[in-house]
This record gives sequence, structure tokens and C-alpha cells, in this order.
Amino acid sequence: MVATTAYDDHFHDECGVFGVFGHSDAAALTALGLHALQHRGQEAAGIVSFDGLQFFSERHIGLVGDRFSKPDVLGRLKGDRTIGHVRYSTAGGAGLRNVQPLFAEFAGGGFAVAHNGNLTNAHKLQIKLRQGGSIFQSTSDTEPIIHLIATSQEKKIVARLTDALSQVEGAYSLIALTEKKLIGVRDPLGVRPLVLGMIDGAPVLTSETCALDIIGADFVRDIEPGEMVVITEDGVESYRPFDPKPSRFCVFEYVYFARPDSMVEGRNVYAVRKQIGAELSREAPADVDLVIPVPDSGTPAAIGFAEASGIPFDLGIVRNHYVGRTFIEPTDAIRHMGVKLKLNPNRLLLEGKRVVLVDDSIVRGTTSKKIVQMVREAGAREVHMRVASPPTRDACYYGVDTPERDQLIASSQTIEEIGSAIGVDSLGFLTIDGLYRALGEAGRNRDVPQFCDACFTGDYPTPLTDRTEKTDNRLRLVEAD
Ligand SMILES: O=P(O)(O)OC[C@H]1O[C@H](OP(=O)(O)OP(=O)(O)O)[C@H](O)[C@@H]1O
Ligand SMILES: NC(=O)CC[C@H](N)C(=O)O
Ligand code: SF4
Ligand SMILES: [Mg+2]
Repeated sequence: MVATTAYDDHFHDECGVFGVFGHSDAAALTALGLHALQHRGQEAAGIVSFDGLQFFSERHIGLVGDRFSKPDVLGRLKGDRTIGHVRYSTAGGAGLRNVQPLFAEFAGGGFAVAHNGNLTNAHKLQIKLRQGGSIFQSTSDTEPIIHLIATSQEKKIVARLTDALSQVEGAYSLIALTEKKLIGVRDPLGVRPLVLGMIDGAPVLTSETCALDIIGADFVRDIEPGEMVVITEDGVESYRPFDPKPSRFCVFEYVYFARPDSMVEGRNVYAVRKQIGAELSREAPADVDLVIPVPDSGTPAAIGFAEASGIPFDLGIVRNHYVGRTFIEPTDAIRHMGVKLKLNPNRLLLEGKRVVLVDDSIVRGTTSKKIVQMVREAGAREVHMRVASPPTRDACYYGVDTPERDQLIASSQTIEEIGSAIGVDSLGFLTIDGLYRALGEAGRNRDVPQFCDACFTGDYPTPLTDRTEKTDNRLRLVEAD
């Protein structure tokens, strides 16, 4: 049986995109770029290329390395321009028909699109489009964009895409490939990242700079919120098709999602996480012998906590790196081993010690409870916990697959109650202003918040139309993956 592990309760990464225009190794570079973005989505991956005559598409369930490392697969992706995607589904299920890039034949030629984000009015749009005659091939929230482009009254693809995107709500960093163009666009709030790079004179668009590093491309700049870049053989052109708005980049990218070695909106993610740990040590100090990270996601904040507090840092929990997000679970007994499949206490180090565990976030609290128990059983005398983000009280609708609000422990329990539920001697969270300070701000601007922080504050920066209108979008065809 292939089942989801006990870790499936948490915030999942989202998706990653990568595109290159005008390079003889386009498909191989894209596969490498997607490999660097694997942390953003492990369910499926896909690449579409164009060779001047035809488009080629390879979309597979599974990891990039498993599916896109073979010469025959890359050999089928002919041409000097490609776009690719790694997916963690937020809408429509994980089946192959929802794996991106999505592709459509328009009157004006082929069109492939890869999307990071999630649309909050996709169901409503789907219903309206179906009533108008559209036939949907997937249940992905990305597909309505294709139908909106197809039915647009505008002439040129850039105007048609703008027309389509002006009707969608939510978050998107998109890249699209046509016969003549590679297009990149970020939603007006810039919730998800997108950067421009350059390799051997060929422009690259991708989610994070770590995907530029792996192929040796230079980082050129972030695509701005609300900006559309159109790359052709003549170069890179920039458009501002939407009304300007104050940006609301996802603060959780800094806390958890982005890779620590990426530069995101001008900040190094690792440096921000260390700064977050330093803020946390000032806001919620702990009188202990050791700072222990919950690996890997809690490690940079724990280093920052230790440096700022002067308390020694040590690896009191060791992680098994070969545990995937989903794997074969032969029996229930093994499934119930839960967190031990992934994490193991470093007993000699913990015995008799007062320790503070530092993790990036508490979602349902189930992992934290098991880790605390495990560290106590390994002999720790006191176990305190400090969390490098505010309590997660609300779900995300912008490209991150989160449990619903009622599954989030902080939505119904106070910090003291969470502390006793997970069994710690003391529990402290970073405040929302502390998080903003770690990002170099004086604090959260209540009138015009500088980031999206809705999962901490409930302050959603766009309408949540499908949710508020309870739009029904039942899956009519259920396919095997
Ligand atoms: O409060 P809980 O619901 O129990 O879970 C919280 C944990 O879940 C995430 O890690 P996860 O184990 O998913 O993966 P990671 O290795 O990416 O940190 C997160 O980083 C916390 O460590
Ligand atoms: N996590 C994402 O960004 C996913 C993109 C898109 N919403 C999908 O479900 O495929
Ligand atoms: S709700 Fe949270 S995870 Fe989602 S975009 Fe906003 S800050 Fe990021
Ligand atoms: Mg974690």
C-alpha cells in the first residue's frame, strides 16, 4: 500500500517553476533547476519544450531525479526553450491529469503554462466557463487560466493573458511558453516568488535562486509583484498590466518554504532564519544548558537562538534523510512508529540536560508532542520549546496545502494549553512583530501589512471567493495516479 506518512499533517511545500529560452541544453538545465526546487513539491514533475516546429511534453508522478535524469526522457524534450514544474497539489488532486505544465492548442498556436500559487476563485470560474462551453481536461485551479485566454476577445497573447489574469483572484507566479515567447508573471501582490537569471546569454525564469546556482546561471533580479516579462529572441521586455498595489509576499517562505541558500526578495533566507532565532531568544528566553534544533527546518533559527543567547548549540536530534514524504508502509505497527522513522535523539548528549528545542512552526502539534516525549525518554531533565513563528491559526489558500483551521492546534488553544498538550516545561512563540523585525521592518504595519501573514493573523489579502460562496466543484472523474 502506498500511503501518506504520519508527517502528512503539516504545511506542505508548494510548487516550483523553471523556464529557459534559447539554450541548446534547455531540457537538461530545466531538469537540474527542478531538482534544486524539489523541496517545493515532491508529488510530480513535468517539462514542456518547443523545437521551432512542435511542442514536447513529459509529465510524471514522482521525483525529478527518478523521472528526468535519463537521457531518453531528456532526449525527447527537443528544442532550445522549455518550462518545467515540480508540484505539491493545492487543488484538484494529485493525479497525472493535473500535473503541470498544462498544455493547450489555441487558434494562434501551442501554449504551455506552469503555476506556483493557488487561485481562490478557480471553482467559480470553472463553473462559469463550463456553462459557456469549455471542456476541462483537469481539475487543477490553473486550467481556468487557459480557458480564459482561449475565450479572450483580445488579439495578442500578452493582451489575452492579461485579460485572463485580470479575472482571477489569489496567488500566482506563472511561467508560460508559446512558439515565440517565454512569459513570466507575478500576481499584483507578489505572494509567490519569481526571479530572472541568465546563463550563456539565455534568460531563465524560476522560483528561487538556488535553481540558478545549480546550473551556474547569474541572478539578474526578482520579477516585481504585478510585473509580466516577455522573453523573445529580441530580449526581455517588461510590462505592468495591473493596477499597482502594495506587495504582500508570503512571510512563510522565509520561515519554512524557501531553501536557506536562496535569495528571496533581496534577503538571504538563511540569514533571515538566524535573525528570527535571535529575535525569539530575546522575546522568549530559556534558562537551559543546550539549544537543540528540530532538524532540518528548525536548524537555522536554533543557530540564531544559540548565538544570541550564548547557550551552546548541539545536534540533540538526528534526522534520517532517506525518509520521503510518502513511502511504502507495510503495516500499521510501522506506521505508528511515526516520528522515529525520521528523527532519533542523540542520547548521550541529552542525558540529565535542560534543553530548549527550536522548531520553525507548530501546525497540529502532533510531531512536537512525539519529539518532546522522545527527548524526555532519552534522559533530558527539562524540555522547553521555542517556535520560530507566531501560532499558526488559519489555513493558507495561496499555494500551500495546509490542514483546515479546526485542525490547527493554535486555532482553538492558548499557548499554555498547547504547552501542556505537547508536554513541555515551557513554550514560547515568536510574536508577529518579532517576525517582521527579523525581516528588517520596525514591526507589522497594521494598516498596510508588508507581507502576507494570513496563516498567523487571519488577514487574507485577497477575497476567498470559492470559500465564502462555498462553490461546489465535485470531481466527476476519479482516475488512478
Ligand atoms: O505541529 P506539527 O503538525 O506536529 O508539525 C510541525 C512540524 O512539521 C513541519 O516539519 P515536517 O516534519 O513536516 O518536515 P521538515 O522536515 O520539512 O521540517 C514543521 O517544520 C514542524 O517541524
Ligand atoms: N502548490 C502550488 O503552487 C500548486 C499549483 C496549483 N495550484 C496546483 O494545484 O497544481
Ligand atoms: S497564508 Fe501563510 S503560507 Fe499562505 S501565503 Fe499567506 S503567509 Fe504564506
Ligand atoms: Mg520540521
